[in-house]
Amino acid sequence: MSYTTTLTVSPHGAGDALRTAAETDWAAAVDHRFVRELFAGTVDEAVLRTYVEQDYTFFTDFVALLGGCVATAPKPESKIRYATQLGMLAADEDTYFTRALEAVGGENLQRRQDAWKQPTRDFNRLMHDAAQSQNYAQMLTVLLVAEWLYLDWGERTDLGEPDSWLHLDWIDLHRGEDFRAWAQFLLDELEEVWPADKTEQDRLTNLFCECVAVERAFFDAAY
Ligand SMILES: Cc1ncc(CO)c(N)n1
Repeated sequence: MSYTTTLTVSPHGAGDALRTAAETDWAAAVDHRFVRELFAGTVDEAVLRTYVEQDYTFFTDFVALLGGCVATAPKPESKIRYATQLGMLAADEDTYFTRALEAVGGENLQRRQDAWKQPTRDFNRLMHDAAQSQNYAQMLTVLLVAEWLYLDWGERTDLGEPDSWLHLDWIDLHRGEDFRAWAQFLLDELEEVWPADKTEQDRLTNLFCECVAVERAFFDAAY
């Protein structure tokens, strides 16, 4: 294991292999200029506007994907876990987006696909395909990237703390005990349903790496 994370990763499990396979893009995303400027409180307003506008379109796909997990998770307690997270997202995260869009003079682009940047389109497709697949391991693979990667930058303690709520609240949504427990749940869940079939393992590993590359590109696209 040659990476840092605040999650508990089984040394020879699927999560460890996935993370290792994606490490170059993962590390670049976690140390992206956007992340460093977010902690410094210095993200240019136009950059933050683009980021929040694009991310809000992604948010709806994300909610739909969690709905797919409610439908397909094998264990009843897992379905409830997703439902709890959906409630949190509908409250705290949607509120952040509403306030942030207003503060930066951003637009709700959810119905304006023409304004979506390429990584936004790519994410939309990845999430939509996963939700349509009815394949729980595929949904988890996409979700795990989104949450684990965000946790890894959110939990950075070496970059200071911003004063502005616009910066700080976005960080706070992606760190701390609750968000860490959520990402840990996704990782543990994927370990449990990880397929035995090598071809299927390879397919999910490629999907994981593709999602990580899109995460990195998503940050790039804000500039
Ligand atoms: C692009 C992107 N990836 C991950 C997250 C975390 O859910 C987010 N809000 N946006």
